[in-house]
Amino acid sequence: MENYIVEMLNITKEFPGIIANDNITLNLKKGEVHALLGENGAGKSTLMSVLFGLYQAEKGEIRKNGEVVKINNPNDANTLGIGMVHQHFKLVEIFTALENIILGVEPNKMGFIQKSEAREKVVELSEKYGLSINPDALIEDISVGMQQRVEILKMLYRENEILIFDEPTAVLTPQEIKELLKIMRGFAEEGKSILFITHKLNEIMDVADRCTVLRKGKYIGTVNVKDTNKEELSKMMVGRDISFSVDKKPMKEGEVVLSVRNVTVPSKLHKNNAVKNVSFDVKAGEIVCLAGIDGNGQTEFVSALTGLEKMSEGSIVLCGKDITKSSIRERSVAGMSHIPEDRHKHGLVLEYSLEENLVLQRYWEPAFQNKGFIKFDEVRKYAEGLIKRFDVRSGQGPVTVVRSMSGGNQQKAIIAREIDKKHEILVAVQPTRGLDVGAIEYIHKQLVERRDAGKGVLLVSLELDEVMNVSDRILVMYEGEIVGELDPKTTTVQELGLYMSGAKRNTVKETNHAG
Ligand SMILES: Nc1ncnc2c1ncn2[C@@H]1O[C@H](COP(=O)(O)OP(=O)(O)OP(=O)(O)O)[C@@H](O)[C@H]1O
Repeated sequence: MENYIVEMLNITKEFPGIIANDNITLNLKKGEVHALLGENGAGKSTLMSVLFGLYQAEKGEIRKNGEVVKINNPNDANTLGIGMVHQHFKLVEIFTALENIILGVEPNKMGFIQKSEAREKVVELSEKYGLSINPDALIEDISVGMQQRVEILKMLYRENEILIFDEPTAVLTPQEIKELLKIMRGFAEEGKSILFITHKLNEIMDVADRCTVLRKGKYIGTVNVKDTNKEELSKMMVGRDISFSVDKKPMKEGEVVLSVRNVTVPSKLHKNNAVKNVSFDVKAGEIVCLAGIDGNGQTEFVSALTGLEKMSEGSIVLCGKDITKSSIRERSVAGMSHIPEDRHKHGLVLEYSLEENLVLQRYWEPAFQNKGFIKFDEVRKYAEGLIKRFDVRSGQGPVTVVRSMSGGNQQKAIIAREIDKKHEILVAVQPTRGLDVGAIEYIHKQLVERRDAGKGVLLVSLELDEVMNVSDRILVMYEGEIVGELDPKTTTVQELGLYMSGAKRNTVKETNHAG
């Protein structure tokens, strides 16, 4: 019989209206990387939260090295050597990296000497595992990748040997992802045991030994990664074949819908401009992709475009109307839909219900209100329609509080709302981040469908596959400038990479600068 370091046996966990984990069994071997795969809302985070003591299962038991254990809270988990890096980090923003790492470990007030010992240990760990950080930097000042390293060091500092990573790569750049996967492999080779949630099948094929698949709260199976492939995994996950390519008819270009001229946006982080003199057009019926490595001005550009931030120079015209100085709502009414990068900050009101979120920018329309009174029946009917069409899964349907929904389903709700609202240009920023392959396939179809319906689509994406498969034209942003215009039909991923890293440039075609 196989010896497992952790056994989760027949775990059942319910939330109001939904069985998030329905009799799930998962066994973890010592020294393996064990991937956990499943559609959005399949129950992966819930299962890991049960192991980490954040939730108590109604049924089932957990064993560590064959012995039944009770994990009532994260402290219990920690005592058993179980650590977790969460989807949304749990760091104290105004503390330094070092303070966050040692927080809670030393119950007594720490003296100077202990603190310097702690620092030494942290520096040692960070060197040993290639997790470079600045121990004295405040969390609020460091990049997401660095924050994640702090979370990992926190687990190592506590000498955890069972490490749970909940979608760690969703927030990283391709380079950071490569490094993280290498580090995870290193942990496993040292005898640590890793549980790894991801939607990216390539990452599973690269790094995992085994993979357990969940679907709608149920256990589907566990496979050896070397005996399987991406197609089989995705079929296990969604119960049907998935197409990895995007079907597109030839483009039918129309009039210019969005015209951006000489836009410059100051940076909040440094004295230089984050966006420098950017000009381009998007026509009806085309998908233009703004590609680039994270942090090259895309976020600031989108903020200026959608009215979240002010630009210092330049102009924006939407369907012939100058919206340079318009408010967010005026832009929305003028025909701009926006799927934002940060869904918690700008996409949703987490304390509101799903149906309220679905009519957020249109509750004043006659369809939903009469003389100032909301027509609740109409809102409900409308929300139910969208939920069905976009397959948004939640515990209690339209009245579910959005905060309780899984990350992927929150994203689907925003997409449903923005696509269904009247628009001429759809600005989609990382629209598939955190989504499962089935949902990605669906979203890509929706973007193409918008284009075929004669709308303009501006896609901002860090995913090279998405950039290459979905767009009709690629603009590469590097250090705040557009350094290249590429045709995805005639370019390669390698070439795109050269532009993204600043090693190559071309002159953007004149027509794009015409007024
Ligand atoms: N605290 C909670 N209260 C109510 N329902 C919840 C809560 N946490 C999760 N759920 C529900 O349980 C189900 C499983 O959610 P979970 O977050 O485990 O899914 P997941 O597989 O991690 O999804 P994703 O890939 O989208 O992150 C979802 O339908 C979710 O809405």
